[in-house]
Amino acid sequence: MEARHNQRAHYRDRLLQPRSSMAFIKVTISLMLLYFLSVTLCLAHPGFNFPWGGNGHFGGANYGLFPQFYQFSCPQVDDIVMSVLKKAIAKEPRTAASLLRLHFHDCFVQGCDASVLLDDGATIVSEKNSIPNQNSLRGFEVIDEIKAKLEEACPQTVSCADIVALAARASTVLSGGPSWELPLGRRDSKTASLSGSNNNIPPPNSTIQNLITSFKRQGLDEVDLVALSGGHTIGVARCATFKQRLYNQNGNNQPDVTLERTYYYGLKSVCPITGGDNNITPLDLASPAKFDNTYFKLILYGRGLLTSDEVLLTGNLGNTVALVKSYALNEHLFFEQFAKSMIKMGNISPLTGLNGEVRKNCRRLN
Ligand code: HEM
Ligand SMILES: [Ca+2]
Ligand SMILES: [Ca+2]
Repeated sequence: MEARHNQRAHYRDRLLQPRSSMAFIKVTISLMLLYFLSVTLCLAHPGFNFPWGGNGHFGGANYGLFPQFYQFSCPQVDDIVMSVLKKAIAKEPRTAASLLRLHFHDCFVQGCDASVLLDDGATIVSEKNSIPNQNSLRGFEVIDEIKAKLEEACPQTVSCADIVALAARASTVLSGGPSWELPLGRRDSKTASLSGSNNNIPPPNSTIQNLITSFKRQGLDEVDLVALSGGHTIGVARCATFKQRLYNQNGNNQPDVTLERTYYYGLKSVCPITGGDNNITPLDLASPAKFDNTYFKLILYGRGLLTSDEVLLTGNLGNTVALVKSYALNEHLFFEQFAKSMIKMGNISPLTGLNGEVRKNCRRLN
């Protein structure tokens, strides 16, 4: 900027001297070009939405998202997210798990666009009523609280989709897991997809083939599948989501033979054959509130809770077995890959530029 001002002063001095009209035109055109250049550069500061819209070219593989997006427009964004979550998670540790899962359920339906947060409305059929989400997905009130604080600090600036991504990272960190540089700049959808939610989020009794196919549809590979399944190192599941493993895994009224025996008896005491469908038990029995690699160690012992956890080891397809073993042995490797795969999942079809909007209230359209 300094150099540009000096240059401008130089041109101004020259303009004051008598010149031929040709030279005058040349100088005028140069000045116009300079002016255009400085305006363009200023507009291109992070935090502004580029008026030329679409999936920008910044960051290449990041589809137009970049970590410094709010550097000037809302520098406190991460502090606000962290301070709300610190309190919420101290009060109820499960909140971290619920928010991590919320990001997954958002990104797998129309991309990471906060579609999952929309309530039923005139043009909206909420994803909250889908089979995977109903009576299951949580954390909406905490997102509302973060959004309210952000609207006070930086009105209509931080999208709900970015809040969900930031909350997922903060939840991981506050539970003892890895951190990562998070690309930002997602905008919020004006639509939701109940059918997308029912079809794209794999059910807990999925085969390994189902899991691989469903992740592949989102541009995620087997490495991402295994690493991201490690999200089950925190949080809980309802009996309804794994009960068939206890009483009728293959339609022959027999339990799943891959379940380790004492674990199996323990689960039966939580989940009786009739009723108790909403009773809950940890996905990682050893450390349900700590983000670590015990999830993978437990799978090796036949103590993975969901069929979808178990088949990463016993499904016998691709290299998921080797990955489970390596993450069980090496927590550092798991943390590193989890961070990479979270960035990849967070980049699923974001709305950028002039697409979508920045909602004022995450539950409804502006
Ligand atoms: C691989 C396919 C996946 C399947 C089949 C699956 C399935 C499930 C199910 C059935 C539950 C329990 C829901 C309930 O009881 O109502 C659950 C909970 C959870 N899932 Fe997954 N999940 C998968 C992948 C992921 C991914 C990729 C993440 C995040 C990176 C994740 C994070 C979580 C967390 C943290 C919880 C606990 C939530 C809480 O306690 O509120 N899951 N998952
Ligand atoms: Ca979505
Ligand atoms: Ca754990």
